[in-house]
Amino acid sequence: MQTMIGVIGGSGVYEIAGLQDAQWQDVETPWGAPSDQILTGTLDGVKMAFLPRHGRGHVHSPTAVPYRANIDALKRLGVTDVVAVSACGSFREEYAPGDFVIIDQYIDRTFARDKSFFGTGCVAHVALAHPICARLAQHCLAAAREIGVTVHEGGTYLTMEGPQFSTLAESKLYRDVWGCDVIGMTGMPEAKLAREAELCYASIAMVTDYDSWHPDHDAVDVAQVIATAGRNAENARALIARLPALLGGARDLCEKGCDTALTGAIMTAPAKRDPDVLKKLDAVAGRVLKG
Ligand SMILES: CSC[C@H]1O[C@H](OP(=O)(O)O)[C@H](O)[C@@H]1O
Ligand SMILES: Nc1ncnc2[nH]cnc12
Repeated sequence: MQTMIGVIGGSGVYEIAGLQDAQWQDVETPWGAPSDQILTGTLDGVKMAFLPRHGRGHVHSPTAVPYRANIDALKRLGVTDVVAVSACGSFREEYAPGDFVIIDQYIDRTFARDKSFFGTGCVAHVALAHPICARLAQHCLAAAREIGVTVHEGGTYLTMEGPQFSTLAESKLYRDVWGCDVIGMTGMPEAKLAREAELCYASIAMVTDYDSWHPDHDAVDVAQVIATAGRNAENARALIARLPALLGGARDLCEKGCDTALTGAIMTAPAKRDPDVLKKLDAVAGRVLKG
């Protein structure tokens, strides 16, 4: 099986450089258009696809990002491993602005997004106890260490709906009661959808601020986030450039089971499945639906 790395760039990361045969291309999906064209090419002999989550020029709000189309489009292009890059606020003193956090867990507080490819006509339930691919996360950690950025292994990412930042009471709840480490607005449902699409998924959260809880820091504002995200973007691009060499061009099925997440997950009896729904699932669930 050939590795193809898909990178989803967050706030501040709208392009990557250095791809051979680089080409921005339109990808159509049954879930609508992705956030933008997708930049494809090759780096160190490994195929890559880059998609800016909010679109070039940051046109989609966290709620309006077409998460299903984005994941479907990457799957359709042949991506095997998705590395998501996200700006985030920090709930921990030692996770300082400029630091990277390799996420391992999520709490999903979003409520206004389509969160599944499945539903009436084809119902499926995938496992999500470990939403991050631990194998891919280890490669991201190694890449971060190679470029010398301060990186923290593991962290729980609270996904809020936004677009407003949190109140002080919310910030304290997530930090002091729920024990979250970082906060952002996009990690979910992206990670859920990647699992449904049988894609390995890892997330690099780049700290831009201390959200609202920190007594020694002003409440977060967007100018501060943008300024720090811009500085983090250079490190993100350097990290991404290390990934092809670390992952390699050929790969076996993921030992963590990401590539086979849909095995046994579809509940709807074959005779009761809606052909129109199945058609939309051609890329995401083609492996199990082809029979
Ligand atoms: C620009 S401030 C808030 C915005 O930044 C983060 O986006 P992303 O995760 O795509 O880097 C955060 O989640 C919000 O969407
Ligand atoms: N404090 C914060 N809350 C939510 N999303 C963010 N993105 C960057 N900083 C954030």
